[in-house]
Amino acid sequence: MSRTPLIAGNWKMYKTIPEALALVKALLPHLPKDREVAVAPPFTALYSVASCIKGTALKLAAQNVFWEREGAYTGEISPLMLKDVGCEYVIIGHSERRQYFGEVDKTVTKKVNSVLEEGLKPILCVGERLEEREKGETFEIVKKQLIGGLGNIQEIQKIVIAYEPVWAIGTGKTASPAQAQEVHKYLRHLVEEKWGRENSEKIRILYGGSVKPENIDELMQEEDIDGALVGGASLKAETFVKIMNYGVT
Ligand SMILES: O=C(CO)COP(=O)(O)O
Repeated sequence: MSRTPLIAGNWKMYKTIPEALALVKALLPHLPKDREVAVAPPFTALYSVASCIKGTALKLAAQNVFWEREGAYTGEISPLMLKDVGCEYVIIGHSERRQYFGEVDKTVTKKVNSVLEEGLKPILCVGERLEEREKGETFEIVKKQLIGGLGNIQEIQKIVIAYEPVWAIGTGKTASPAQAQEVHKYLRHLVEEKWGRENSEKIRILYGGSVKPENIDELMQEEDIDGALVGGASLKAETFVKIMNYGVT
């Protein structure tokens, strides 16, 4: 079963508009052909980046969303607005949102559903904290986040899963390819149990957590790793170009 790899850059709370434009312009000449590449700029740069990448293969993602379509929700951004600005993907349930902004599986489900209703594709993040891994709870935690976050959705084929062990985010500590593969395989098995074999073979599971040009090749060799969600190394064209062209450059 071949799954088109997806390499996505999560810029987090970095980049002014001129900086965002400079970065995407530097990426565009180097886009690989046989894989998908997406960037998730901050909300303030979405429109400018969307205009700049129009007609190219580079995809646009958002880093968060609210679940209502419109209404009196001061400070929030809806799936309708993300679609309007040109997003295809939306990152949901990132560990930083869980840690600092009270994101829980219940709100993740609402976001996943409303994003699907708008025709956008959720990138659902799951991952255990260090103390949870040390207590041997990794599988239990990711199961709770995956099944709890997806609820009873029908459109499983539109979902991308990102396994991001919290202890590997921004720390320079990457999960070893074997550690990541073990969890990815388990996540695929959970999808098979609930949504069937065919869906489990098609669903893409990205790895995130200190992905760099130096470790992307070995991570991508694992059977159940279908791409990467890249933080720090997606902020510089030089490193992100190398990552998206893994195995080539
Ligand atoms: O959180 C991440 C991507 O969503 C990973 O961040 P780093 O690549 O900086 O560890």
